[in-house]
Amino acid sequence: MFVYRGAIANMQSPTMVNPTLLDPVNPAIEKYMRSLAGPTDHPVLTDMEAVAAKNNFPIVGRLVGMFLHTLAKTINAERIFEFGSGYGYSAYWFAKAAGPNGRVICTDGDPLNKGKAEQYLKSANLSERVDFHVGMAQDIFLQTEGLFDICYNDADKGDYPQIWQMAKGRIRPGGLYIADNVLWHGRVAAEHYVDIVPGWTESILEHNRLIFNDSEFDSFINPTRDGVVVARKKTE
Ligand SMILES: C[S@@+](CC[C@H](N)C(=O)[O-])C[C@H]1O[C@@H](n2cnc3c(N)ncnc32)[C@H](O)[C@@H]1O
Repeated sequence: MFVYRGAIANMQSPTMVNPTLLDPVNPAIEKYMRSLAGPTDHPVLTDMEAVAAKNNFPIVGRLVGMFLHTLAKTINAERIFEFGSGYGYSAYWFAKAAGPNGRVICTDGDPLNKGKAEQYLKSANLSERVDFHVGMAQDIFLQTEGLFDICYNDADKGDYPQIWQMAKGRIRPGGLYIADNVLWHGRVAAEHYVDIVPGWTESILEHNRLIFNDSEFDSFINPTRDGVVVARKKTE
């Protein structure tokens, strides 16, 4: 049974600020990048972003969303598995990229998220491209057959090494493993840090080490927002 505490993990209230935490990218630079993103505006996106801000729910946000969309388009991804879909914000970007024949398999442990995601994605005319399953993402993954163009990991951070290990063998050559929050608000590079859930930083560190030491993948971390790792399965 997973315990999701990602919303707390992203909180930066004065009492919780960890003085050693780092913004991976200077906030002024991110603000500039965001100022370029106007053409991607859609009422459904702005609604989802407003709900995330109000409830402190950790969606990937506009810049990472655009990045996911670009990556999926670049490799003509049509079959995508999401570990930890929340209420469908990242799925919006993948579904948009996957095209009318694409399928995004979403998973989340919270049944309320399924209903919300389905409503949002319907309003964006994307619901036909999405299958949303409620339960432990790892279990649903094992029950789902075949290879994927993209496996995307945004689940509880303690699950990261396990999810990488399960997903890497199910990505087609030339396909991508993508995971969010791999810089964990700078904790991965801090000598001293206060973690939100004990062990999550160590788990992310192990996850990142495993990926970069895997000779079957070419990998890179885009430091936007909280760090997104992209690992491409080699074709030869
Ligand atoms: C960071 S949020 C996902 C946000 C989403 N990717 C987005 O950007 O819109 C993580 C979500 O994953 C779910 N979750 C965490 N670990 C999970 C697991 N092992 N299996 C299923 N759901 C999980 C939580 O309920 C939460 O809604």
